[in-house]
Amino acid sequence: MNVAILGAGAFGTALACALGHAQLWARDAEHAAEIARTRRNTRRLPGVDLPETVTVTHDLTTIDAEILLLAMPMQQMRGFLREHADFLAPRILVACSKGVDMELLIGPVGVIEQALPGTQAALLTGPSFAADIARGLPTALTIAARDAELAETLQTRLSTENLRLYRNTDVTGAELGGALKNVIAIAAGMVIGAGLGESARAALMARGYAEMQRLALALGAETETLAGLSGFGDLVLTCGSEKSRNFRYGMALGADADFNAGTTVEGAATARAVARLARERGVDMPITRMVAAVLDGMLTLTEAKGALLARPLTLE
Ligand SMILES: NC(=O)C1=CN([C@@H]2O[C@H](COP(=O)(O)OP(=O)(O)OC[C@H]3O[C@@H](n4cnc5c(N)ncnc54)[C@H](O)[C@@H]3O)[C@@H](O)[C@H]2O)C=CC1
Ligand SMILES: O=C(CO)COP(=O)(O)O
Repeated sequence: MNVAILGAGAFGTALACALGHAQLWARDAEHAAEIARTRRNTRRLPGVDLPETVTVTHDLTTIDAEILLLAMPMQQMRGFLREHADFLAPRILVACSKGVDMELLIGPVGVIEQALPGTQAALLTGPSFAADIARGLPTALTIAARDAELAETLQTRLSTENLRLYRNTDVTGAELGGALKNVIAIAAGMVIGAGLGESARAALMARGYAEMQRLALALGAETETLAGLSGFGDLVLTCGSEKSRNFRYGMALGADADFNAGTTVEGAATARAVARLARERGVDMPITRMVAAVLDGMLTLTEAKGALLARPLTLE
């Protein structure tokens, strides 16, 4: 089965490099032409050459693929699916986004299922920086689909020598792990940026993981999934590295420094969406709530820190 990647950002470009034989679609015609001419995506993934076997296009009608990887920011996905419904619906759609839709309060596979009922949908998620994947460094990811056969088909088709996929049918767990870790990564970045120390970051990661599990359980996910690549694995990567945009964004907020507004920071929208979702479901998620409150200017970082530390002492 042929594969095309829709979305020529950092991650879409990296996946095209890893897969080798693939079509890469960019929504901006000028950007597509630039990548095709230079064989580089300087705007989003500098320093990486595209293999000759990757073709670049801006024209969806030239795409000849049964499997489409959707590699765009989470909040753009609903509109994209609506705009190109006729083209997308008959194919297998693999969401590569991490987040929760701000209006529907569901993850990327849920958004596909709602927009295009009956379409085969899956999620590719887990710990991976685009730059690492593009350079062929060893990476392990989760491919999640409710249909076990589809998960297995995609696992076989999309795994490569250096990109190892594990399959899972717990789509909700995989969606939540990838979305929620970004919120905790912003908080971890704030802690480091504000000089609160690495012990505080470790505490925040562990308590953040506890609230990730609480929400996941309340929404019917399996705790094993949260303990895997898409949850714990990605939490460790994103909270521990300045390569992460979510972590760097948090650091800038913590240090009161500037941050490039054009950067994709999925955890910002997700924090707001999840704070609402948790309230509606009666799930206690104090760190996520504090991140949302700081981002919305309702609390200062110092006030958020004080509120977290002043919570009643409790069992772990
Ligand atoms: N960069 C990374 O290391 C990784 C990113 N991801 C996920 O991949 C998703 C995309 O992130 P990146 O590629 O890094 O972002 P990016 O900021 O590098 O690129 C986003 C791309 O999406 C395109 N886009 C925006 N709105 C669109 C729309 N309405 N229709 C079509 N295309 C649209 C933009 O033109 C841009 O090319 C995010 O959900 C992110 O969490 C997942 C794993 C690793
Ligand atoms: O999802 C990622 C790593 O798995 C990329 O993280 P950032 O979006 O924070 O850069």
